Amino acid sequence: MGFAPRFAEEFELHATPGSLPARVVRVDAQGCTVLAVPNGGEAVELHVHVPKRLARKRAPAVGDWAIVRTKGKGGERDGDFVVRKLLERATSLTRRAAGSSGRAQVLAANLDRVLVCSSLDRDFKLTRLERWLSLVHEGGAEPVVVLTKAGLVDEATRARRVEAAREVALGVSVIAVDRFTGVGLDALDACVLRAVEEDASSWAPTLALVGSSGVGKSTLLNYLCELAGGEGAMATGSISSAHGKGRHTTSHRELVALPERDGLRALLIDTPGLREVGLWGEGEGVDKTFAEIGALARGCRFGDCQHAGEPGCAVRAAVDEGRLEGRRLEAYRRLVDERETTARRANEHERRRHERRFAKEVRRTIRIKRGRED
Ligand SMILES: Nc1nc2c(ncn2[C@@H]2O[C@H](COP(=O)(O)OP(=O)(O)OP(=O)(O)O)[C@@H](O)[C@H]2O)c(=O)[nH]1
Ligand SMILES: [Zn+2]
Repeated sequence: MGFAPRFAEEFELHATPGSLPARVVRVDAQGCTVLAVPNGGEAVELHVHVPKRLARKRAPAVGDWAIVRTKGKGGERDGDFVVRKLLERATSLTRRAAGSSGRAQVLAANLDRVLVCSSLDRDFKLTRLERWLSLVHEGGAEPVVVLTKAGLVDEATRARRVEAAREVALGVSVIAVDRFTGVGLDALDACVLRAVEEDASSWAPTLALVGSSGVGKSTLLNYLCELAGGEGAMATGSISSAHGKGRHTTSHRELVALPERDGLRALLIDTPGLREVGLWGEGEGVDKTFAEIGALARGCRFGDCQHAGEPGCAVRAAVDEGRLEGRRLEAYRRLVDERETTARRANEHERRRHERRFAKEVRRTIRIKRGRED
């Protein structure tokens, strides 16, 4: 289930008799579905309740590790469990909540690798790729670019687009695949196996599929599940609905265990296609994605150069001399702007929340005082 030592250690610190570590595989309005081993045997899915107090502080996301325990005495059946605590996330995939400005939405947690899917046909867009790479780097996971539907474009277009993607995905593997012609499927397979070998020795690595709606995430998930010739994943509902029967549109984020191969297993999270992925966080995500611009910027005259026309700007000079694409600089500046605007709004949101809570506290104190004086 991907129970890496860091989670085991934290679990030990907080475990009480009867509590279990559990991995969140699906989140719904009533709580969430987790994978746990309640009787020391096989892993089973349990639907668990998430107390409001806990959800308000930090809502669980697919991939989270939780400590669950039975509600009352005895029962170890489905529905008897409640989440007591969510463990610290190792990595996450977090975007700005859609339609809102100051809040974050965690799409998935505790990922080792994120397969950023983008189709090679109409959907192909470098700026979207750069945005996703920034998001993945920001959350601390390792991105891999998967260019899908390679069979839908002619050879020359494919070569050109793959090359363009390689140029923007610095230090990141780029693979082109097609589920139906079979192009690149062995490379995809190797990427999953490599994750299993590199990231995990005694626990399974977690991979996630992200990308716009219709790029072929579910198709790839199905392919990886069928690879081992097995029934498919352990998690029941998700995979059976993804199999066969017409078009499956992922409605909620789900984690499934891929069939075991040579005693090794990887976990895969399929996320729904997103129309809008706003940046979140003030970390290294954007800078890591545009590392070459950061390197050039060390040559700028001003330490805080915005590369917007200041004198002595080494980045602009690189654009003028054709060593850096103007499009690339523009994309970088746009994402930096967005990151700053979001951070400002998030602070504002936080400040208002504090004010509201403070005002409430003051009103309560006044009420208590009045009560005493009466
Ligand atoms: N030619 C071709 N078509 C593909 C490939 N992968 C997916 N498709 C088709 O693209 C459509 C969308 O595929 P899905 O796997 O459902 O896409 P998705 O990314 O999971 O979509 P959401 O669930 O909406 O996020 C389906 O009609 C697939 O048959 C591919 O490699 N080649
Ligand atoms: Zn500059």
